[in-house]
Amino acid sequence: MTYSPLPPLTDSPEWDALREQAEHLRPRHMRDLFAEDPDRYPRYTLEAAGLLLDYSKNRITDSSLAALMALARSRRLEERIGALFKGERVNTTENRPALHAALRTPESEAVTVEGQDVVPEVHHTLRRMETFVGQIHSGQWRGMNGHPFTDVVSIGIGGSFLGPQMVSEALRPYWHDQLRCHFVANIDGSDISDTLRHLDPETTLFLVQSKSFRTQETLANARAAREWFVENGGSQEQVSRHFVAVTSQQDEAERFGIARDNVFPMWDWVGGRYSLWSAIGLPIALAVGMDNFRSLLAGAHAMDEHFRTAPLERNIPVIMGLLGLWYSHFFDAHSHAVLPYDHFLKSLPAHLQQLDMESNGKQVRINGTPVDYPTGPVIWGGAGANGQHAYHQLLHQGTRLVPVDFIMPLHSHNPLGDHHRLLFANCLSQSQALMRGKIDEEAFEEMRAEGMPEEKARELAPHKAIPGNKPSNTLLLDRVDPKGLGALIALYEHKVFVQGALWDIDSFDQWGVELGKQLGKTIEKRLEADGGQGEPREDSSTTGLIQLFRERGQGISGAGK
Ligand SMILES: O=P(O)(O)OC[C@H]1OC(O)[C@H](O)[C@@H](O)[C@@H]1O
Repeated sequence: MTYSPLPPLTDSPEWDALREQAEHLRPRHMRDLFAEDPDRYPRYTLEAAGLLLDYSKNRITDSSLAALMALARSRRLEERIGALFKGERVNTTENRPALHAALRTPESEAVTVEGQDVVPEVHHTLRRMETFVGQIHSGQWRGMNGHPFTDVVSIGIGGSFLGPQMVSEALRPYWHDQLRCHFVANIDGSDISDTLRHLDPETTLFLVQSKSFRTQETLANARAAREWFVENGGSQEQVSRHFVAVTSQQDEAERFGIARDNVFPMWDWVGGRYSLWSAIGLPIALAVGMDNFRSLLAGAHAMDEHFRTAPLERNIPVIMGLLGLWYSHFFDAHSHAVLPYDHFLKSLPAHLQQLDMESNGKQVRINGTPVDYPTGPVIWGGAGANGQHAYHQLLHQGTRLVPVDFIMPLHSHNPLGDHHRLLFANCLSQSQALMRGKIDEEAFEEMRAEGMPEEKARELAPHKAIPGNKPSNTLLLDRVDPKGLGALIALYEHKVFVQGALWDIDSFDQWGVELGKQLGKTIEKRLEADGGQGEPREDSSTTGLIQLFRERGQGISGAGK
């Protein structure tokens, strides 16, 4: 990309202006901001691609937002967004574009990378997926002994697992009647053993999902699956009916024994954590059908268009990205919670964890110099209302500021009695409680009204007081359907991009995960029964633990005690 270095982030008039804004806002309570401005909700609400963002419960005013926008412009954010969509090499360390948006671009449009339009090959692959999914669903493609498939086991890890697993789970109400989807990721043998235990090899289809086709966990699990298949009556010839791969390394997949025609492509311009829109989404398409998979893409494309064209002030990913930076730099927030109030979205936080933390967990700028500011936050979360009875305590009364995203559909797929109204009330009451809190005096008065003696009420009031002034976004969608979900995931992808652009880091590489893999190879050898030959090269802790495992643990030969 024609990358021209950005000036230092924290040494600029725009940064000084933000610091001033933060000093002004820090002592102010959101209760007062709401009291002063009855239009705060409509003023700080945006709608796009079927999603509504209410960001009024944030510690912001028009002037702090204007200062954030000025910062975004000084970081040439609009130019960076343009570069992403134009297919420039925004992944500078790997010298590649990041073209996940091209995966959801309609066939009538073009995304040209160095003279070549990538959209036709994307749609060619979608059509191949469509044919394959149709053959599996109709029973035209059958397993050994002519039985139609009843189960699909997707084997992959990281981006080749989290996205497809989360989306399949989120779209549970759309699942094909006769097909169940399972996911195996962990190298822990319990994962695949537990999955296969309940399956019949005659009716089980395996998808081996790996962009690199080099990932230890995936290859070990794929080998275990093949062994199980063969040990349970499958022949080598039948492997070609039961094993399909998605990878950018077609030859490697063939070497593994997967028929060439059963290999779906992936491209090096798609990062693993952005790949659920590609053939890596095959488990999703098998679970919910190709029409729904295309709706997922359409929802994401609608968000792409919003992100690409909306002015920064009306741009949902831009606003969410800037708010994250605001809290992490000026309010000392170290983490960010994602709380979907929808049972089927319970794995969304895990997907966003990889998306955000692998993208923006970086310590040097694009030019290789160290950052002198915090970058990506710790992302965590879980399904509401469950968390209310667990970790919300820390959100309300802990000493750390944790900005929250509440995500809530207006309609449930299971409108049981008044469950959905209760769920919605829970969601709103949490964001309201975080915002307004309960001052000492209120806690005291409440206890007095319940008849508690004054002295006891005074004693307990500080324990019951809740400071409030805790920021949150509320994201609403009509229901968790393919289109809305596509838009929601794409929104977070773009939010991560915005923050990476502001911090001037490469959000598309992940060198940090490599060291453990390198060291793992040596350690794994040393854990073998005869692996301790020669001088130990490790630190005493690692050597001691290796020794202990060799003496007391169960090695690869299963010879442990
Ligand atoms: O799809 P694969 O090549 O098997 O990679 C699977 C995963 O492996 C990693 O170590 C990367 O950190 C992830 O970004 C990637 O998604």
